[in-house]
Parts: sequence; C-alpha cells; structure tokens
Amino acid sequence: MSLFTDISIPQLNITYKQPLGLYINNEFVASSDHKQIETVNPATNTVITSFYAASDADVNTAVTAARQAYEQVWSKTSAEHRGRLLHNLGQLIVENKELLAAIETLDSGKPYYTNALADLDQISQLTTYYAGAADKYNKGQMIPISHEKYAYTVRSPYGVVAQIVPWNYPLAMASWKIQGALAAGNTIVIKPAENTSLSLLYFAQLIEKAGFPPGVVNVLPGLGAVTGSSLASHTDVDKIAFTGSTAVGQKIMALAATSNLKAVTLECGGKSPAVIFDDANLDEAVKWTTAGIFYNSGQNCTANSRLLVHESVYDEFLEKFTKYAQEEWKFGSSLDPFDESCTVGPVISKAQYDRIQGYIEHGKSQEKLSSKEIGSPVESEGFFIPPTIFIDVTAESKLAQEEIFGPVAVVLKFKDYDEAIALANNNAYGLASAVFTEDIRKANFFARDIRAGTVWINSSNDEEISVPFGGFKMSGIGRELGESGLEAYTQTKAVHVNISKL
Ligand SMILES: NC(=O)C1=CN([C@@H]2O[C@H](COP(=O)(O)OP(=O)(O)OC[C@H]3O[C@@H](n4cnc5c(N)ncnc54)[C@H](O)[C@@H]3O)[C@@H](O)[C@H]2O)C=CC1
Ligand SMILES: CCCCCC(=O)O
Repeated sequence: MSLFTDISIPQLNITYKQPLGLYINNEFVASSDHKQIETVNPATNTVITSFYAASDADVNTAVTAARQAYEQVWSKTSAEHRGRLLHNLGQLIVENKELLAAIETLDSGKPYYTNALADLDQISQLTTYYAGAADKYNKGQMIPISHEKYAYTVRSPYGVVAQIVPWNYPLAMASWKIQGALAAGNTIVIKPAENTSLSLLYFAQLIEKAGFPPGVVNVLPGLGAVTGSSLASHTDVDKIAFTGSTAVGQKIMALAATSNLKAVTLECGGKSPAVIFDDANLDEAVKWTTAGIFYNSGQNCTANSRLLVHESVYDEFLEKFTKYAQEEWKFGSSLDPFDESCTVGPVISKAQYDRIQGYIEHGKSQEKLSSKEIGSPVESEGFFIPPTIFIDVTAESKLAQEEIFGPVAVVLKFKDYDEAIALANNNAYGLASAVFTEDIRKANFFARDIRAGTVWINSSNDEEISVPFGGFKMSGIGRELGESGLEAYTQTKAVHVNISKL
C-alpha cells in the first residue's frame, strides 16, 4: 500500500493528499508487518481509506527515535525556542484550518460548520497559549535555608512521553496533549484512535514544517490493544497520558505500574449532572443543557447526561427543553455533516450506535421509563441516533449510573438542596457538573459540595483552554489545559547547595 492517497471531499470541492504511514523521525513509513486499518465515514458507513497500523516493533522504533531526539537535541533546546516552534505550528494550523476541519468531519462525522471548525479555533487558541507558556511556566523556586545553604527547584521535563487519544475530538484531544508536552520540553509518541487517525496523520506534516527536529513528535496509528498497550508497557517511556474510557484507563494504569512505574495522566469517562434549582433562569438552563448533551451527538466526556430538576419547575423545564431542542437542534434536518444545516451528526461507529441503542432499549423495555424522542429516527446508512431524554428517572437506574456517550439524557426530580447534591454525587464518575441558580450562596455551596473536577455555574460544557481540566473519582487522574497542561509534563527536581566554609 502507498504511503499517501488522494482523498476528495466534493461538498467542499477539496481534493488533498492524505498520509497513510506511521510518522517517525519526521517521515512516513510503512508498518513493520504491513498491517493496516480501514477507516469508515460514520455518516455513510462507507470506507474512506486504510492506513498502516503500528506493531510492537514500530512502537520500539518510535520510542527509540523519541529518546534519541530528547537526549541529543530537544533536552538542549531552550524554552524560548520551543515556544517559537509552537508559534510556527500555530500559524500553520491557521493556514490549514479548513482542510483539517474537513478531515475531522469526514472521519468522525462531526458537523463541519457547527462543530469541526470550532475545534480548530480551540486548537489554534491553545497552540498560541502554549507557545507563550513555554518560557513562562517553566520556573521553579529559590529556597533560602541558612547563611551557608540554599536550595532551588527545577521543573524538569519527563523525557519521552506516550499519548493515547480518543475519537470524539481527534485533533483537539491530541493538541491538548502534544502542545503542552512540547512546551514543557518532552518528546512524544502519540497514538490516535483507530477510527479517527486521518487528521493527526495530516497534522504530522505540520510538525516538520514548523521546524521541530526529527523524532520530537512521532505519530503511530494502530489498534488500542496492540499499539496502545505496547506504549503503556514500554520501559523507555517516562510518562503516558490517556483520554478515553475508564476501563481502558485502568488497563493503561496497570501496565504503567507493572512495566516501569511511568507517570500517568488519565482523562476518562463522565456522567455529569446539571442541577436546575427553582430560582434558575430556565431559558438559560435549557440553552446550555441542550448543547451540553446534543453537541457532538453527546459524545463528550463532560456531557451533562443527568438533568436534576427542582420539582417546582420540573414540568416547565421539560416543556422548554423539548421545544428548544426540537426548534434549535433540528435533528435530521440534514444527514450530511458537510451541510451548514447539519447540527447533530452520526455517532462514531456501528459499535457505539449499537451500544447507545442498547441503553435506549433497556430504558424503554426493561425499566419501562417514559422517554421523549426529540427528533424522529431517520433512514440512513449512517449511525444517526435521534436525541432522546428519559424522564422521571431514579438514581439507581442503569441509565443514570452508566456513561452512554450519545445524545441521551436522563431527567431526575429533587425537592431541596440536600437531595440535589446527594443525587449529583451519587455516581462513580466525577468529571464535570453544572448548576443553575440565581442564588450566589446556593451556587457556591454546590461548587463546594460537588465531587467533580469542573463546576460550571449558570453554564455547561463551557471549557476554557486556560483553565485546568480533569476528573475526580473514576473520571481520571491529573489535569490538562492551562498551566496544568504544562505542569503535567514536568517533574520537580530539588537542588541543595551547600556553601559552608571549607
Ligand atoms: N473521556 C473521553 O473523552 C472519552 C470517553 N470515551 C468512553 O469510552 C467508551 C468507549 O469508547 P472507545 O472508543 O471504546 O474508547 P477507548 O477508551 O477504547 O479508546 C480510546 C483510545 O484508547 C485506545 N485503546 C483502546 N484499548 C486500549 C488498550 N487496551 N490499551 C491502550 N490503549 C487502548 C484506543 O485505540 C483509542 O485510541 C465510550 O463509550 C465512552 O464511554 C470514549 C472516547 C472519549
Ligand atoms: C473540545 C472539548 C473536549 C471535551 C472533553 C472530551 O469530551 O473529551
């Protein structure tokens, strides 16, 4: 198989050259065993192309390249220069914004105009942020001890970092990791999700163009259980960062522990509550929470998939939510993610489609839950699921406890603050949360009492690249974005200086 292929996207009148190889030492190569993976367009269930899948041997080759690049070049590169190369990368991202967004839409099904382009805006913003952060957030401390001794700390990069990213925001999740790790001075081997590898393979070409030396960033598409596991267990990888399911995060953490006790950052699943109190502005709550569960077809780790509503406004909220979702989200208005009117795209794969439909079926047939389909089922070969909400759900419901990762929310009722916070915390996950109230005390009590890494007050899924992101409980370990996104890729070295008289 060739290392490149031409791909056409007629809706945007684009034909471009798609890399299909592994990206090691700033060049594309075939996998050692020539194994390949097919990637499918989820909007049409048709094969787009195939690309090489990295073997264990390829992982070793890439890690060796990253190690050599670290020891010989990158560890000797100033923070200022790292920042300058990230600035170059940011400019190249802007120049390639439309094409990168188009590849994301083709491979993941996320709507081009209402989703993918916004991802590229966020990626540009965070690249600029880390370009500036490289020689600012690299400072340690000077610690005076005595007349004849002082100490200081250094924020030392880990060295070779492995990164594994999911398919819901392919390039954004990769950039959350790559840009921070580079700013901190690490070299990287990153594995995209097997169902959305095309954009990162195209993006890899920008790495060399930006001036990054060979081996600093290596991109290894491949199967999770093969390439991913191999990275997690490689003894010359100093740190691994992962975004994806909690189950896989646990596997990675176990391999990290038993191989070489490498450092770990995990951004895993969520089942985030949005709590609507009796004094909430319901129109605002509806606007934020419909986006919080239907944007990206609900495939967000921070999706507000649990809606907890005070009993006094429950019926009014449901009526507003349903009406707004029908009128503003217009599921089915277009089944072509490249169409400007497409707001809810397909879910990523047949496997996820079946998984989500399984939850919907369970809710209806097993738990006899009442549901409202906000949009009718569509005739399509693609993996389109109508936005659905289940009402009058109890905390013990399977649909209230487990991450569905689709455009499906459950609505629960509560009578007072204590019941609301108890319901909100009654879950294995703790990634994000939202609260809607005009009462500043209640909002701050909630922010104090909720066990979640992110709290949105009178908004939801309102990420900022300068604010730390990460979960409590089964939602993960560590933080990304903001200064945390650089800190996560450094470890503190303490230097003691004895200047006592000889
Ligand atoms: N937190 C988040 O942003 C995301 C959460 N999820 C959750 O994961 C569920 C399943 O989605 P999946 O695509 O199966 O996610 P996943 O966790 O299987 O895949 C995420 C990444 O992990 C890799 N991977 C899979 N198995 C691995 C292993 N044994 N060792 C190392 N790497 C491995 C995959 O190749 C991919 O790159 C979703 O329904 C959702 O609950 C999925 C994607 C993103
Ligand atoms: C670009 C927003 C990403 C939210 C985190 C996630 O769903 O993985």
